[in-house]
Amino acid sequence: TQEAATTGTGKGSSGETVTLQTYQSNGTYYLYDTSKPMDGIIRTYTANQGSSLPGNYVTDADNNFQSSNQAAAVDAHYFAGLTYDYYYDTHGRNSYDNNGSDLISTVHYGSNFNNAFWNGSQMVYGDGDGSTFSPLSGSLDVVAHELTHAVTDTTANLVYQDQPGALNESMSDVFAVIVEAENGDFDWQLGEDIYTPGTPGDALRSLENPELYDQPSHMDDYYNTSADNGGVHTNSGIPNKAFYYIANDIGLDKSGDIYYRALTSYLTSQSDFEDARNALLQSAEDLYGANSTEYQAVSDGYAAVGIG
Ligand SMILES: O=C(NO)[C@]12CC[C@H](CC1)C2
Ligand SMILES: [Ca+2]
Ligand SMILES: [Zn+2]
Repeated sequence: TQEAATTGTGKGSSGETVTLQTYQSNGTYYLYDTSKPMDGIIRTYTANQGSSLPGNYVTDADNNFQSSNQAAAVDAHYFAGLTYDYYYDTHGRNSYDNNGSDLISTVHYGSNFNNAFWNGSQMVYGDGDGSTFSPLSGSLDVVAHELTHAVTDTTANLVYQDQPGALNESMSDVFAVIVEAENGDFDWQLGEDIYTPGTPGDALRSLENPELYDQPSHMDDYYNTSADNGGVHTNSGIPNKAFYYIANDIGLDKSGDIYYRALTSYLTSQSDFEDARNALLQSAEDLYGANSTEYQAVSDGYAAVGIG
């Protein structure tokens, strides 16, 4: 059979045309990227509104993925590549497990499904119902959020419950902000590109002002609940706000290095917010010294949210 790695184009949900790393086999083009240094590949599928995974490869006849029903797949494929690049170029991490495993994404999962998730092996994106969400792969911060769950699961493996769970969520929001900023799209919001398409300017969460979307930003307002695994998507506002203070103090790059070191070298499955403060302080000391402004920024940021 005749086959080769190819470079194509595609139109994502934003309407912009992007360059895609594709693969051609017997005259059909696949969303199958073999261009990364990892021995794995980036491959994107569609569940065709079903729920079996990974589903079918997304293909095209002329290597120009321009049709509207391909937009969600174009976004998932392209944004997965950007997120891979961030972890490899910035931290030398080869895929989510630092072992070059494939990045597998499936779009068009379920019917009007208002969610996205990492299922332990791959990323899965719903189409949204068109009111609460548009197709959920349409936002780089959401793709980076999901892939960071995979990084967390293969490192600290923070239990998805109560404070460790809120920390798990916060780590995904932290790197979502950083990956967007690295790609020239900096903001403190999560999901602004896919949340409530009919309401411009809002988002799912704000790290600058968690209260905007009913999240606390201080330990005094920690939300005790049994819902949502102990409020992991609510209480993440507290470590998120601490990151906002720290990054405003020392910048996103240094913050990203401190957070990556804490996530991969010090945090463990039961780490709580106090443990996160200590892990981040230790990481800042390792990288910049105990008397550094970076160390002080971590201490101040956590103190400002009532921790430490
Ligand atoms: O925070 C999340 N998952 O833990 C979300 C929920 C809606 C967006 C896609 C996945 C963000
Ligand atoms: Ca954002
Ligand atoms: Zn999450």
